[in-house]
Amino acid sequence: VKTNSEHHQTFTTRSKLNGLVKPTKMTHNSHSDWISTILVGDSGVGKTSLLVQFDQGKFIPGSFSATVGIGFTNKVVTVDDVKVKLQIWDTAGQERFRSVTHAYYRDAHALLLLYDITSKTSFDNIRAWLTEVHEYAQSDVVIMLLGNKADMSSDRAIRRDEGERLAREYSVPFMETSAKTGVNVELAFTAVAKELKHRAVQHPNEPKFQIHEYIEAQKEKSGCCSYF
Ligand SMILES: Nc1nc2c(ncn2[C@@H]2O[C@H](COP(=O)(O)OP(=O)(O)OP(=O)(O)O)[C@@H](O)[C@H]2O)c(=O)[nH]1
Repeated sequence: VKTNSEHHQTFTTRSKLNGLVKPTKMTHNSHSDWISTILVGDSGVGKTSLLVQFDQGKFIPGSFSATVGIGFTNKVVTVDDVKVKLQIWDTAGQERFRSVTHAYYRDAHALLLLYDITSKTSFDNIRAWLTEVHEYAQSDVVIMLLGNKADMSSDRAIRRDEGERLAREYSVPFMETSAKTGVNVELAFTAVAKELKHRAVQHPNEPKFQIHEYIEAQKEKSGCCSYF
């Protein structure tokens, strides 16, 4: 799996990314061949930071400015020699933007649901997010649970096994990520891209792609989790 950063195009329209806070109005083109992936979760869990880390390989520390409305970044990920075109939507976590973001759930192929491992509230709210997702998204949407800010181990409020247990309860894959160090960020997006690619081009003789197994194998390979 490799991401194609030479050829990826970025159409980030996010006012947040250049320090301005103003609403952005996007046209959602559901007829394109871009695969729609949405980042959701409470305000401040790190959705924008995760996307910036995946897209640009960097973390912008400093003061937190909440996302207003919704914006997207296009990114081409190459999995098994096939280009998967991910259109990644970054939503505002704040309650007042909820009606804007609901409209985008319907066309989502994948959904990354984030909490912050230092915030019990953000973790407790995952159940409410999942209720919303089940209400507004397609029933076959690929869902992944991410415990972000894994680098902040001294402030940890949620143990890794609590995240794992919640994910098991909802039968969704899980990993801890850090938008700051980059740990597991690429893995999260490439696992989703792989799952979507296998769904789109399933050869009859090919064994079914198992996203859970793939993630566990990759985590072990990278030795990612020993220092969380
Ligand atoms: N240490 C650490 N800080 C992080 C991480 N991810 C995000 N942050 C910080 O947490 C704050 C909130 O991050 P954002 O990416 O803006 O959060 P968001 O989920 O997009 O918030 P909304 O736009 O309001 O929904 C910022 O100050 C980030 O620098 C991480 O993995 N580790």
